[in-house]
Amino acid sequence: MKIAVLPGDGIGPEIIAEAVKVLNALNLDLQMETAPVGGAGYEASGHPLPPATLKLAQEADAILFGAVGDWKYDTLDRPLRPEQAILGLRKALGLFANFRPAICYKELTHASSLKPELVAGLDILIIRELTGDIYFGQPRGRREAPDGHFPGSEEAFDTMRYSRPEIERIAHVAFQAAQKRDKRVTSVDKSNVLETFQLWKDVVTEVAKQYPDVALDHMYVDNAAMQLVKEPKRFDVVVTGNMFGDILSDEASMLTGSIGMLPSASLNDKKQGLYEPSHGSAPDIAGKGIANPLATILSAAMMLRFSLGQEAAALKIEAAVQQVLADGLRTADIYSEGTTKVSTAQMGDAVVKALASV
Ligand SMILES: NC(=O)C1=CN([C@@H]2O[C@H](COP(=O)(O)OP(=O)(O)OC[C@H]3O[C@@H](n4cnc5c(N)ncnc54)[C@H](O)[C@@H]3O)[C@@H](O)[C@H]2O)C=CC1
Ligand SMILES: CC(C)CC(=O)C(=O)O
Ligand SMILES: [Mg+2]
Repeated sequence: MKIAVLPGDGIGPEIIAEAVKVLNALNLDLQMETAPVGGAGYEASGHPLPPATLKLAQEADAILFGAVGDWKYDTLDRPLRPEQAILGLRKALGLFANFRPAICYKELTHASSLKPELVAGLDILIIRELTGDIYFGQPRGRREAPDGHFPGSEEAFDTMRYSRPEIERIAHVAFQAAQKRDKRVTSVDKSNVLETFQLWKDVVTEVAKQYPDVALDHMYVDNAAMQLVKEPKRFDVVVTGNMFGDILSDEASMLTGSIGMLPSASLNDKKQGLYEPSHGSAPDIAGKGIANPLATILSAAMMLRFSLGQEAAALKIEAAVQQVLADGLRTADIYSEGTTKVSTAQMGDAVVKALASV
C-alpha cells in the first residue's frame, strides 16, 4: 500500500508528523513517500505542484495531505500560489466527492460553540462536490467592463457552472451514503437566485427517485447556514456544491469543538483518495507546536477505511482518539477548565499510546 505524504505549509508538517506517527504504530505494510507541495513546492522547484509530486500522487493508492498556503505568497500570480496545488491535485485525480463528517465527540460537547444539548450525539456528513462550481469554472479573469453598472471600469469575474453528469454523480454518492446512515439527504442550493443551482435542484430531485428509501429535502444555503447553528441535529447527509460546501463545513466544524477536529476524504470513482484535515495551513499558529493534529489523524483513519481496505485499523484509530479525549487531553483549541492542555506532539504520542489499549 503506497501512500504519498504531502505535508505542505504552515502547520501542515506538524500535524502530518503526528498522523504518520500513528500510522507507523499500527505496523501495517505501508510504504510512505514524502514530497513538497504548496509553498514548499514553490520554494523547492518554482511550482506549487511540482511534476514529481503530482506523479507520486497519481501513482499512490492514497494521498495524505497536510495543508498549503501562507500570506507571504498572496502577491504571486494566481497559478503560482500554494492553494493551486490542492485545487490542481483534486482536478488531476478527479477527486469529485469530498466527505466531511462533523461528529461531536461526547467529551467535547462543552467545547462546541453551541449549547451542549444542541450538539450531544451530533453526526452530520457533509458531501461537497469538489471539482466543479465557481472554483474551477471558466471563463474567469479581469478585464475592462463591457457592460454592467460601471462600463469601462476594471472588473473581475468567475464563472459558476455545473453540468448534469457532475451533479448526478455527487447526488448518487450522497444518496448511497445516506442509505448507510439515517436515510435523509438535505440538498443545499441557491436555486431561488442562481441558474446553476436550479439545475442542481432539478437533477438531485430526479436522482432521488432511484432511492425511494431515502428522504430528500431542499434548503437554500443561507437558511442552511442558520439551521446549522439553530438545530444542527436536524441534518443527516448534506449534499452541496464546492463553494457552499467549503463554507458550511468550516461552520459545522465549530459544532464539533474546533476546525482541528474535522477530517476529510476526497474520492474519485476509483476509490483513490486524498485525505486531509478540513482546515488550512493556519499560519497564525504555525511553528508553535499547538495545532490540533486530530483532524489529520482522523483523516488517516478515513484513508485506511476508504482507500486501503483496513477497516479494523481505522476503527482502532478512532477509538484511540476517543480514548485520549476521555482521558482529558486537549490541544489549546479544544481546551476547557478541568482538562489537560497538551502540545501537538503530545497529542500524537497519546493517540499512539492509546492504540495499545483500545
Ligand atoms: N486544503 C488546504 O490546504 C487549505 C488551505 N487554506 C489556506 O490556508 C491559509 C490560512 O487560511 P485561513 O483562512 O486562516 O484558514 P485556516 O483553516 O488555516 O485557519 C483558520 C483558523 O483556524 C485555526 N486552525 C486551523 N487549523 C487548526 C488546527 N489544526 N488546530 C488549531 N487551530 C487551527 C487557525 O489558527 C486560524 O485561527 C491560507 O493560505 C488559505 O488559502 C485554507 C483552507 C484549506
Ligand atoms: C484552496 C481552498 C479551496 C481549500 C479550502 O478551503 C477547502 O478545501 O476547504
Ligand atoms: Mg475550506
